[in-house]
Amino acid sequence: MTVTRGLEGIVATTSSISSIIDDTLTYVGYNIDDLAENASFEEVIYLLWHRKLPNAEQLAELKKQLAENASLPKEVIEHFKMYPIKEVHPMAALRSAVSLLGLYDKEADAMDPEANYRKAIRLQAKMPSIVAAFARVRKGLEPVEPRQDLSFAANFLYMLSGKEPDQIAVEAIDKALVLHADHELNASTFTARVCVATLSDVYSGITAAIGALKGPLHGGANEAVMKMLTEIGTLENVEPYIYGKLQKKEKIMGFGHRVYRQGDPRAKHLKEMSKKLTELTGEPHWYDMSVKIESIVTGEKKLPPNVDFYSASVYHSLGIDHDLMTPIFAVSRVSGWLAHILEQYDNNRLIRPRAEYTGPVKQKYIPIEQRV
Ligand SMILES: CC(=O)SCCNC(=O)CCNC(=O)[C@H](O)C(C)(C)COP(=O)(O)OP(=O)(O)OC[C@H]1O[C@@H](n2cnc3c(N)ncnc32)[C@H](O)[C@@H]1OP(=O)(O)O
Ligand SMILES: O=C([O-])CC(=O)C(=O)O
Repeated sequence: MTVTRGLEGIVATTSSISSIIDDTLTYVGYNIDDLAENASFEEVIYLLWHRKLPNAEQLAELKKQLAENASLPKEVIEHFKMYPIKEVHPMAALRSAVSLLGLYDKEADAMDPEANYRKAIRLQAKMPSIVAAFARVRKGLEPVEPRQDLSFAANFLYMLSGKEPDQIAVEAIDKALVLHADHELNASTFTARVCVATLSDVYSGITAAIGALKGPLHGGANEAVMKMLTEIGTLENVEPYIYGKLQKKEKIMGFGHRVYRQGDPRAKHLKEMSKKLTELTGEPHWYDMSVKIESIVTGEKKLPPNVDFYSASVYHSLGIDHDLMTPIFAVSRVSGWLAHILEQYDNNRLIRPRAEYTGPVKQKYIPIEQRV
């Protein structure tokens, strides 16, 4: 048996959703740079689910469906109130809430494509409502009901703060959602596909994917980057801190990637946004510190920043609680997970690799009274 640790370079499926070829990322053949500059997140959802950009009527219909499905069952809010809420990470709350949503969906176990598409709409619509409601309930505030007249990005910010957000914030969140929507067979997407390839249901697939995204080697890295920036604190402290970590062979969060070699094409968009937003908030040091970290890590380790590095200072500048950064990633990535789940159902085969056994062999059973 040949073992490929971490399945590096293994091609485990075909997919027509997104591709990474020679460090270029495309969604259904559209370059991410083009989409980041021009597309709204709702257009991207449609693109990932239908493999074509929507016309005006199709887009309006999708927006309507998302708006109409954004409210949460009251049981989900009541459930939050039963948690030891101050100690619960929002990713754990999101994972539990999505699982709970499945209990209140009469179609949860229906497997026909139409029912699965309806569940995709419901899940996509409710993810931002869950994140926003949890963020408010843990502060002792009542959740804010979604509005039907706002875009997906604006509605999310509105549900978080209870105030209509300004245009700059809406544009920034919308672009961040576009940039995070899908990424080929990353760990959380693979997790979702493995789960539903047993013909388990959509809620199980998304719950599993949220669990995989939560880890700091994957989506959890954005929060870890902000923790690092906060610990560093000043521009002068960047050098001793980063060189110290490198000497101890510790990883610098937000750098490196399993697939990209020259760099993550999403990072430059987030870098530009970080510069603009940190200047606007009068806190340019977050951007300046990030740039200095980038120059040291690329110089010393030849590791470019990934999508999580500059997204940290972007979300911070928008006033977002640091532990909500990964949940926002999930609000976007659920669009990709759902596209992959539907694609998996469409042409399913159980995913079941092998392991090379390295444990003891030919052992003889010893009765318990004779064991030491
Ligand atoms: C949305 C996303 O998921 S993007 C990724 C988000 N994750 C992070 O930012 C966490 C930090 N980065 C990492 O841990 C890794 O680069 C990963 C997880 C992204 C990719 O991991 P892998 O492809 O398995 O690479 P692996 O962890 O084996 O690293 C290869 C080498 O580069 C080094 N390296 C990789 N990333 C980093 C880093 N961020 N800082 C310092 N060194 C690093 C490793 O120490 C290792 O060195 P060695 O060969 O001397 O032991
Ligand atoms: O593809 C990966 O391994 C991780 C990543 O960048 C993503 O999921 O966006």
